Amino acid sequence: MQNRNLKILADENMPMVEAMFSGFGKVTRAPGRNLKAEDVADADVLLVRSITQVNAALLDSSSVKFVGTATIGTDHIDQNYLVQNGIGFSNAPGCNADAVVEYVLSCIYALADKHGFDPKQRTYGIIGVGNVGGRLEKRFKRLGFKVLLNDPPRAENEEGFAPLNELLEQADVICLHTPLICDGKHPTQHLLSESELRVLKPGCLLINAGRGPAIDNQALLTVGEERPDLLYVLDVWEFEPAVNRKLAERCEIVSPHIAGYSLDGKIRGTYMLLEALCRFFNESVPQPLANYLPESDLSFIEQESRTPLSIMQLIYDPYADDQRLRETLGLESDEQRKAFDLLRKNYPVRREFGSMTVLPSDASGELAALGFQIAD
Ligand SMILES: NC(=O)c1ccc[n+]([C@@H]2O[C@H](COP(=O)([O-])OP(=O)(O)OC[C@H]3O[C@@H](n4cnc5c(N)ncnc54)[C@H](O)[C@@H]3O)[C@@H](O)[C@H]2O)c1
Ligand SMILES: O=C(O)[C@H](O)[C@H](O)COP(=O)(O)O
Repeated sequence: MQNRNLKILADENMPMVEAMFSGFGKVTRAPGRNLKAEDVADADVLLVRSITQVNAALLDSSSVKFVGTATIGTDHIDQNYLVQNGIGFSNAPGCNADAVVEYVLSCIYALADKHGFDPKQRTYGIIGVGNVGGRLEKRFKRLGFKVLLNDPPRAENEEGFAPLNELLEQADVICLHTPLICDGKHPTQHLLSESELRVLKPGCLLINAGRGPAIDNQALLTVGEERPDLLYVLDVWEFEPAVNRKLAERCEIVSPHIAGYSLDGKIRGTYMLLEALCRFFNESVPQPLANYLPESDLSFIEQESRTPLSIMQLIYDPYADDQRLRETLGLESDEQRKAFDLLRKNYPVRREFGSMTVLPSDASGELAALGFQIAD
């Protein structure tokens, strides 16, 4: 890699930027939530997360030539502005998709245990079947679950998709994985509002780990107060970092937008930006991704008499995130918003199921379908 003496400004919560990018120049860190034009004025490369709005107001007076976001979502980036101003851009498609899938599976298994239902006997609905939704579909199918899919943009050219209302009326578990799109032919802002929520099946479990505004949060609370049978899991919130306290209290599991926060997913996100910057300068990537991923502390699990749920909980227990967020709900609003960001900043190390090997047992088939490796 050629040292180009670039000034690289990166979000403070992006792992391994120094290890991956310092060959290109000097890396400086900054908190992303309130990044200002003066902070980026002399940067050549800007590396952000989803909490930084990248637009004319931020970049007009800067020398930035390349913007990378270590995220799947791009709703915080004015991509037209970047194209019009010849600024290179990349996001990190799919980087943390497996982490989101594992968040969803962990919540479903935990709630099946709490409410005494068998996950295999439910019908699953996935809204938005891209990188995340598509991988979730594969794992559900490997587990033998019945799955309905809704994705109008894909349905324009492909078979196998259901209309939204059909999915809402038939699914016992609904998982939202759409991007935030506010205009055009298939907007997702308030995709689910009162009329859609009212048709949900009795006892339906609704999980949003996509973007908060895809569900009208006031409508979710209104319908939730009328229908105690509905179970809600929210990782994302309409007005993040603010959390609607009443809505959170109505939810089964809440978290501060961390569904994708596996260490693997975050490092993969940074690495995908390195690959993109190398492409931008026509250079080859100096090291493979595997060189940056640390060994897992818990790489080998003794099966003994553990259930699939208890094995999943060794790696990820959604109730730990739930408890941490609930502890902040009584704070005054400014403090609550800061606490939301702090929970994300200080997020504990979480690995993906695929980094774990489990000894063979009667549950091997289910564990393999969930994403674990099974020892020979
Ligand atoms: N909670 C988290 O931590 C977390 C982590 C990663 C991604 N996300 C969010 O999840 C979103 C999806 O991620 P992805 O990697 O699957 O993105 P993707 O772009 O691969 O897939 C999105 C899918 O949604 C479909 N879609 C678009 N409009 C739709 C509509 N109106 N109704 C139904 N489907 C629609 C698209 O056709 C596409 O297939 C991201 O944009 C991001 O906002 C959240
Ligand atoms: O779009 C994404 O990839 C996710 O929402 C991502 O996990 C958001 O995390 P952030 O960039 O806000 O740290």
